[in-house]
Amino acid sequence: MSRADFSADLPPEIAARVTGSVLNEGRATVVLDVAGVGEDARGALERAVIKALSGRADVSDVRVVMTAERKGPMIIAVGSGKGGVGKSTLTANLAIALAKKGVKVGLVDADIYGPSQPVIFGSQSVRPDARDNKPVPIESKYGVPHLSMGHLVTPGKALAWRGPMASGAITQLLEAHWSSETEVLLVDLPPGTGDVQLTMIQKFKPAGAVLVSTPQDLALIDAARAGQLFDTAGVPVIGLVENMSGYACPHCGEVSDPFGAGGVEAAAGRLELPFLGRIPLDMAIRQGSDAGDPPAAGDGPMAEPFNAIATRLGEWISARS
Ligand SMILES: Nc1ncnc2c1ncn2[C@@H]1O[C@H](COP(=O)(O)OP(=O)(O)OP(=O)(O)O)[C@@H](O)[C@H]1O
Repeated sequence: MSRADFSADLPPEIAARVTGSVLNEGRATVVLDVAGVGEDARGALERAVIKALSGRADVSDVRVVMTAERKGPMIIAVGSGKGGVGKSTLTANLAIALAKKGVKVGLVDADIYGPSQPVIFGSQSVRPDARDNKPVPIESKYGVPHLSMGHLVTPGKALAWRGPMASGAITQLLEAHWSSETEVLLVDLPPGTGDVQLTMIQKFKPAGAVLVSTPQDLALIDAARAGQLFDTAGVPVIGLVENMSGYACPHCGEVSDPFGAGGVEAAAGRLELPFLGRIPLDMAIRQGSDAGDPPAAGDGPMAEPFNAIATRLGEWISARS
C-alpha cells in the first residue's frame, strides 16, 4: 500500500476536498472531506471521483471514503489487524478504567462477526429496551453503559454479514440512545479493514484510534495496515498497545515470551506512533473476562496495566476536549 497523489486527475474543486489517498494493488482509496455537502451532492462527488480515476491504467477499482465532523460523544476506535489479539479485552478494561477515573464513557461492540462484550460484561441474557426504534444502552455495574450486536440478535447466530447490513448494524449501535452526558464512546471494531471500519470512518469519523497487537511480526504487519487506513482518513492513531507480552508461569513464576516481547514498542518507534503500554499474558485476565469480571474493575495486579494505559488515553482525551 502506498500513498498516491491523484490531484492531477480530479477536478480542482474535488481535489481540494481530498484529505488522503492510497493505491494498493490497483485499488485506489480516496478520502474526501464532505462537511456541508448534502446527500445528493455526495453521490455526485463519489461518481465524479470514480469516473476520473477509472481512466488510469494503474487503477482497477476505486473506493471513495467520505468524512464529515459530527456532534456527540468523542468516538475512539479500538482496532487490530488480526482477530484474537485481545482487542475486546482491552476495550472493555480500558472503558472500565476510564470510568473509574471519572470519565463518562460508553462502549460499542462493533465486532459484529464475533461480539464478545456481552460475555465480558456478563450481560448475555439482557435484551436492551428500545425507544423510537433505537436501542437503549445497557447499564453495567462497572459504570460503563454498553451495546453490542450480541444484544440485538439471537445468541449464537452467525453474523455472516457484508456491506450494507454490516454498515446498518454499526449505525444502529452508534446512533442508539447514548446519554447526553456521555463524553467518550470506545468502539470495539472487528479485526481488519472491512465494511464496518469504512462506515465508522465515513459516518462517525472517530477522534482517534488505538491499535492493539501481539508482539509477533504477522500481527504487527496487519496492525500497521489497519493503522494506515485511519491515517489516510485523517483519524489520528493515538497509540499502539502490546497485548500478551510476557507470560508468568503460575507454577514456577518464570517469565517467558510465547509471542516475543517488545515488538510492538519497536514497531511504534519505527512508525513514529506513541506506545501506550503492554499487558502481560495472564490466566487471570482470560478467566476474569470469561466470568463477566473484568480485571480493571478490581484492584488486583492485573488492573494495573489497564489503569496505566487508561491514564495515557485520558490525557489524550483531555487535551482534545
Ligand atoms: N492479556 C491476556 N492474557 C490472557 N488472556 C487474554 C489476554 N488478552 C486476551 N485474552 C484472551 O484471549 C481471547 C481473545 O481475546 P479477545 O476476544 O479480547 O480478542 P479480539 O482481538 O477481540 O478477538 P476477536 O477479534 O476475534 O473478537 C479471549 O479468551 C481473552 O480472554
